[in-house]
Amino acid sequence: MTPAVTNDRKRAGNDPGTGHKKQKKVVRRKYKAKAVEETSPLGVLKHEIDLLMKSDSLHESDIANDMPGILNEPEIASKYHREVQNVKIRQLSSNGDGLSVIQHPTNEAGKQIILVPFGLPGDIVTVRVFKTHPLYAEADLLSIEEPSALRDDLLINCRYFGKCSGCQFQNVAYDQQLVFKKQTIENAYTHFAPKLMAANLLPKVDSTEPSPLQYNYRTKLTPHFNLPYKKPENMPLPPLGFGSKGRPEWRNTDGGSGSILDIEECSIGTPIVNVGMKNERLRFKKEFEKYKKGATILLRENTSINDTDLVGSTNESGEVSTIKDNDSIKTCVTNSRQIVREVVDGREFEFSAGEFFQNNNSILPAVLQYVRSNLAISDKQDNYLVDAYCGSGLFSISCSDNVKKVIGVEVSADSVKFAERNAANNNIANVKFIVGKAEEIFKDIDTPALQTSVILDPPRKGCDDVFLNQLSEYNPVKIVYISCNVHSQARDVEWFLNNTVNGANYKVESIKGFDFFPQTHHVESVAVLIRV
Ligand SMILES: C[S@@+](CC[C@H](N)C(=O)[O-])C[C@H]1O[C@@H](n2cnc3c(N)ncnc32)[C@H](O)[C@@H]1O
Repeated sequence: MTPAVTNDRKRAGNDPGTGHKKQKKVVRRKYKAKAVEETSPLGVLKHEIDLLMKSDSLHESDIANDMPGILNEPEIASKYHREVQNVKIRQLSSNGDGLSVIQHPTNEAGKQIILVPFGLPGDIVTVRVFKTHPLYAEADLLSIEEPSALRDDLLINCRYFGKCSGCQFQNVAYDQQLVFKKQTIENAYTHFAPKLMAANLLPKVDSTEPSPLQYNYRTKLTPHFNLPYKKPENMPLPPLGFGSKGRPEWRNTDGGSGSILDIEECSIGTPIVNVGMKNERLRFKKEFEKYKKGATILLRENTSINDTDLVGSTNESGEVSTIKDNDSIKTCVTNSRQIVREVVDGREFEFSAGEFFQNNNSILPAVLQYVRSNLAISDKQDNYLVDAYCGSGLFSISCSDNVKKVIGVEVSADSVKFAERNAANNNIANVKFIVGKAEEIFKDIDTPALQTSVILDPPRKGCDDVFLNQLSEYNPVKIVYISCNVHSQARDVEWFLNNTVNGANYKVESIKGFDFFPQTHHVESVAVLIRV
């Protein structure tokens, strides 16, 4: 008779039939690849890897990494996650990281593609590979054996550079940073507008417009901190600052080594935003006990004309911190619903601190001048302007001179409320704002297409096909497409010209970068399309 199985036996993991100890089943971990959006940094990296493979006559099987082995077999993981010397940085990724091709750790005939943040083309470096993905690996920069001609570490302005994920190029001369950004735009059009490129339908990319301020320009910063799920009692103060970039050793500086660096000053933030950072760090220290979970602190520059009712971050004595700047007073707002004010090109703009507004005030006059000069505005006829994705009305209002009517559309009702108020405050009567999706804008627009220019300034993901089809059916005389993600811009331009009903009637007249974010890899690109 089979003995009855007791619960105790079950708990001990014995086989209920035989009573013998059961073999514990080893579950192999599987690598799960995440879906990647084509024009996101990882999607762009995939293109960059493809190009490297092509140039070195490599196939995927030559560079593939053994993901199941790394996840399940420590001896394989240790072969991958190793120190490598004499690594020559070949080029930059569009994210500003160095890219290199090294010997594969387990496949003698193979190669491995690695990303080395803070490596510059031409550097010979020692790295530690610490994280592996199917077709590339990430490595920390340990030391620079032979510096690239592009490297000048004496230019570094911030003690956290090399550890913080915010800046990539502080050790590169500013003119060269502008060249890198032009190359990013060229590469983006090569990757995402290949048909236009092959058919020679793209103009040469113009030189990148420099930012008048190369440091202390960022009017918004968002330092943050993490807390564990269950905050322990008497927990020491966690770091408050920005995300770190690996665990590099080439920069022998402080700031910690966790996923967030403790940062008390940011060299690209404006002076008042840095005063706000100092105040808010003190407040954080005092009020830390009240926090139950991690949070992000908003620091947004505000410009006031007089010193009554000043709002913003306060110092230890409870007074609002201010900095006098010509005829105005700067404060640093921390409440996302607080109204802030910026002056651009002599016009005043108000918006909620938490809503979108461009982050580098110093370059905006040059951008606006360029956009205005590329709209089809002639004295001989009535001109119209459509500003899709108009936010709080920066382009609509700044480009409204000599235009009969401007129509702005924006999905955020809060931003539209401010756009209307900004038009009124600047005595501009020829603009109308609509709350809605840009995708539906053209059903409400009755201006003559041949006299209408369209400004597009979408979020990073770019425009969708519905919008581009309607834009093409509307058939405006000029389109000025401003983008903080040149990859989605290039994709949209190619799709618009090749796939929409009137796309073939358009020519790309110019493409130019604007350096909204010096010291970082980011570039704003403006493409001008004209109906021919
Ligand atoms: C890059 S911002 C540009 C804002 C404005 N042009 C400026 O310079 O201040 C993009 C704007 O598009 C808005 N937006 C996002 N998706 C939208 C959509 N489908 N239709 C209309 N606006 C949209 C966002 O709310 C944001 O204000």
